[in-house]
Amino acid sequence: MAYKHIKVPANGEKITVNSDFTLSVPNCPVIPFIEGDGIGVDVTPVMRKVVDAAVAKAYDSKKSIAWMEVYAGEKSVKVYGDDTWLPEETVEAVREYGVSIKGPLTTPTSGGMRSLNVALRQMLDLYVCLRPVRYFKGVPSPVKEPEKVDMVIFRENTEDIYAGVEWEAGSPEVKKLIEFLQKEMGVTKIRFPETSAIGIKPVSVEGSERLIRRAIQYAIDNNRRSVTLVHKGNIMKFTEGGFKKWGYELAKREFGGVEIDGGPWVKLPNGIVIKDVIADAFLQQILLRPAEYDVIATLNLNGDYVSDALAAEVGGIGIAPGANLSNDVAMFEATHGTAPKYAGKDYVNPGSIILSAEMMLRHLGWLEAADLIVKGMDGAIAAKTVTYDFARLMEGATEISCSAFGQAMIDNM
Ligand SMILES: NC(=O)C1=CN([C@@H]2O[C@H](COP(=O)(O)OP(=O)(O)OC[C@H]3O[C@@H](n4cnc5c(N)ncnc54)[C@H](OP(=O)(O)O)[C@@H]3O)[C@@H](O)[C@H]2O)C=CC1
Ligand SMILES: O=C(O)CCC(=O)C(=O)O
Ligand SMILES: [Mg+2]
Repeated sequence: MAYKHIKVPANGEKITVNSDFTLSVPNCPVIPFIEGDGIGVDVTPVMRKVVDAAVAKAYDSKKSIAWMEVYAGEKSVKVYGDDTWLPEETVEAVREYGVSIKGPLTTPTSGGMRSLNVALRQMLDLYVCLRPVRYFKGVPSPVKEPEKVDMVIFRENTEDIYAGVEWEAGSPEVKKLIEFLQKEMGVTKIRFPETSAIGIKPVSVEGSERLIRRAIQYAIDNNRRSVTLVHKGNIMKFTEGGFKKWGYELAKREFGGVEIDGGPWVKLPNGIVIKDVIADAFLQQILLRPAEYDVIATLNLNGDYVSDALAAEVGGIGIAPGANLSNDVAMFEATHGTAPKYAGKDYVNPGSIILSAEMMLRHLGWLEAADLIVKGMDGAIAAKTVTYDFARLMEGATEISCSAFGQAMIDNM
């Protein structure tokens, strides 16, 4: 496809996805990146520098990444004009090149504009939001034993109330819908029908199963101990309750699980336990008994809350990485947002997008470069040369800038 504003690097080659979804990765793959709004201008260039250094060192400069900038958010409006927040060619390039990385994008809380982050996940059907949460030695934490937190979150990424099916209070549409619910569906429980906004929560068998299947497969492939289905099925019987029910059924049907003591918990032939917990109880248990949880499979909204809460236990969202995955497209992404008050100040922690890039390197099979990034992070933290978020919680730390932290990582590779 001929692009209008995207410049394809001449030195790079495309990654190909094989029929079994494995990747053929050339020595100089083209990787599209979205810089991101707010602190995207700070963290994304630092991420590129750190990744380039790790790749050059790991492979003696025989491999490199051909970065290709694609646009979304405020920068896209500048480049494309016409109020173009998410150009079609960005979505196309992310699809075509298979593996990409993005900084955070702003979503105004009110007003008509919906999240570009959510839009990208939905348009590309990136149905898994994968967010591993683990402790780096020396990172300041508000809990006593942060090393006990070692969880991998599989958050459903395309359904739930994030589908954006909702109507504003007072609109003719909401009036019509409420009338339909009352007259045709016998609904009597809308407390204030005249002034209610209404949101719809679609949760499907297919959507739940494909997410839970990936979580269970991950647990098997990575020798994990358990998969916990986190839901609020006691209140939302058919949506969140469905997620739980379909999860157990899938574990039995596709993975040979058998019920433990009459269920509902299930054990797989290799000993992995499939269990469930109600979301509010989960949020207190991850503080009190984090070692009991391992791989987590959950719906979209729960997963959003849970990922920030767990990130805080191991040092905050400044270092929490993530990936959005379909079967053939992978878009890596920082967990935090645009933190506008810090934008352009070379101040925040670039760790989240750098560790997202570390996941990306593993996805490419470039394990040596990924290991160097972890080594660099470990070294910079051990030397207590850290950004403000860690420095304010660490005794004897030297506070350094976003770019200096990237350099400290490189120096420690
Ligand atoms: N995937 C995405 O692109 C996401 C986008 N967003 C969007 O971002 C915007 C701002 O959202 P908001 O709710 O303020 O959440 P943010 O994650 O942007 O910021 C909340 C707080 O988290 C801390 N923080 C965030 N990033 C870093 C970092 N790199 N290093 C250190 N600390 C960090 C800061 O804490 P402190 O004040 O204590 O220093 C910051 O004030 C919204 O428009 C939202 O929709 C939000 C989440 C994800
Ligand atoms: O898209 C947004 O603005 C927020 C998304 C978010 O919080 C997340 O994906 O963790
Ligand atoms: Mg979030």
